[in-house]
Amino acid sequence: MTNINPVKINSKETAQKFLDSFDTYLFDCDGVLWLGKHLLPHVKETLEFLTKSGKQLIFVTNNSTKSRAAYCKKFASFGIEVTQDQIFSSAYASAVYVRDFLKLEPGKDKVWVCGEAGISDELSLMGFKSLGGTDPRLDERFDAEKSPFLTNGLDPSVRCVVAGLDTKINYHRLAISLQYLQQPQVHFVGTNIDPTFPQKGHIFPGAGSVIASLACCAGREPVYCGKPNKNMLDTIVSAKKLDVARCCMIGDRLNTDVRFGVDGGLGGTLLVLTGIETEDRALEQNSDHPRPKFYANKLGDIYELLGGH
Ligand SMILES: O=C(O)[C@H](O)[C@H](O)COP(=O)(O)O
Ligand SMILES: [Mg+2]
Repeated sequence: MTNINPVKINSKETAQKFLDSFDTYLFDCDGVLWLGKHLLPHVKETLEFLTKSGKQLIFVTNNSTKSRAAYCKKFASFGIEVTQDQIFSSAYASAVYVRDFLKLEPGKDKVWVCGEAGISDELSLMGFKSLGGTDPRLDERFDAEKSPFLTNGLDPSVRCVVAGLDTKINYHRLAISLQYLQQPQVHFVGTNIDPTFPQKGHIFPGAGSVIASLACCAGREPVYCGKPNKNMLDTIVSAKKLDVARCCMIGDRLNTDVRFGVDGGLGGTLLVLTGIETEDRALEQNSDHPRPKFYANKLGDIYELLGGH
């Protein structure tokens, strides 16, 4: 844990020091760039300013509800051009884990998904068939005598359950996911630990809370693949051939984003206060999370302080 007090970016000098310290910025999304459908102030201008300043931009989200391709569309809806190879998500990290660490066989081994399309889409890109997820039959009120997932029997090809944020979570989804998790040979993967999910004016339950309910009834813990898991950062560093000393992770949550950057040995971290954390939390010395090197009220302050309008 660093004893150096976090530096607030609230002047032209601190903003310039921040800009000069790094070549690559890894951006968290929820709570940093946007809150749901609402783009935060001067985000587009800041990203454009950093690009014009010769910086590399990478986006690293724990939100597994969308695939990287779907995130490109979300960026485009805000008039921000981002290519798929700039985006890394917890859904993608989980699919990589299923393929490369669990070494499941595409076309043979199937995955039960308790989560949204982002997970099944990324698994599908790797050749894995997934069951559950957004299947509309799971929206039906659960009846053990009538659920097609029980009356037709469990699928013996399922070798893994991947669970993530699911805004349509219900007893039906939990009940069938549990049937698969009661089989010890079925692996349990969680996309991310985030207990809450920041939206405009509200904090809602996050993936971590959905996954925790499954872990509780199954009596077993998943392997988590999103931030702050170092495998996720290693995938990004090797894919983009990064010099970690010249990289900065920009996030809104201390125990995922800031820990991801600090544990990953990045040159620095910036905590913005538009999502989960407060200024007091940014400054407190607490063993359950590292402190950021920098912090700011919002990402757009960088643009506003360095000559933006
Ligand atoms: O509940 C979740 O999955 C997270 O709160 C949310 O999606 C985090 O996304 P991020 O801030 O990493 O973009
Ligand atoms: Mg966030």
